[in-house]
Amino acid sequence: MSFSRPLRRSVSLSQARTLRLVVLGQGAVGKTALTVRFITKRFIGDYDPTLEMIYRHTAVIDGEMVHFEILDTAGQEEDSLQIEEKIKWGDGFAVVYSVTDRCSFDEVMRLCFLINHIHASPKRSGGSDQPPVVIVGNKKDLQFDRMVSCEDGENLSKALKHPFYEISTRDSYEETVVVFNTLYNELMRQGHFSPGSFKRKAVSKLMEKIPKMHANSTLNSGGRSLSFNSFRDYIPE
Ligand SMILES: Nc1nc2c(ncn2[C@@H]2O[C@H](COP(=O)(O)OP(=O)(O)OP(=O)(O)O)[C@@H](O)[C@H]2O)c(=O)[nH]1
Repeated sequence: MSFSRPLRRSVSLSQARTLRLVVLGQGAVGKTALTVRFITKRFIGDYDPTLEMIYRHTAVIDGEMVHFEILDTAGQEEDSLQIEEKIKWGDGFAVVYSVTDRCSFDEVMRLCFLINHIHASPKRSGGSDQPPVVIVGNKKDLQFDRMVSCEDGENLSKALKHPFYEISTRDSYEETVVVFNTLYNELMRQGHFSPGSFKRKAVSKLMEKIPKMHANSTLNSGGRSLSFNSFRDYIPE
């Protein structure tokens, strides 16, 4: 009698990649909910207004081990220098608005221009001088409170040439995965992980300015673990 062995996909540990993603958008659009949903699969209804936080999460995508470092920004930015630092830190960006909040939609264009302005570089590989950005219209489950149509989102996406997803973080874990996987795929396409790329140099310069303090915590959630730092206390590895 022969037993067939289950097929196992090999996971490449040696080539583990680290992606630095930044979640931007106005207050209360669901940035923390989106990030935590992606990492823990759970929708947690209420959070304190975000203190900026870096969440670490490891996932296997297409057989590749991928380390995510996700900076969940505070909705209320204190000044433009601070937001600039965070944008410089990131490899890819999710710019989130709520379909129930017109102001948050209007803010998307400003943030996208800021990202492109800060990251525009002729040295960027993959034939693109723009970092990956995904526009996310969150809270689509709140149909009766909707102030931004899906068409508005699609038109903005066409104008800015960034992918767009309308999602409900509350109702769908899968929709949150699509957001982060899109950023991963686009960074892969751009060949953005080569050693010594312009990005890493820019980041190390930036990090010199940030005070070196340890502030690590670990949150266990649904059998998974994630660690997080305050952006201010971030220490490059
Ligand atoms: N109905 C619904 N509520 C959501 C959804 N996503 C987030 N929320 C709620 O929206 C509120 C704000 O969510 P947060 O994740 O704290 O928003 P944030 O953008 O991180 O807010 P700041 O920390 O102030 O920047 C919370 O009450 C969430 O439960 C969603 O998809 N549907």
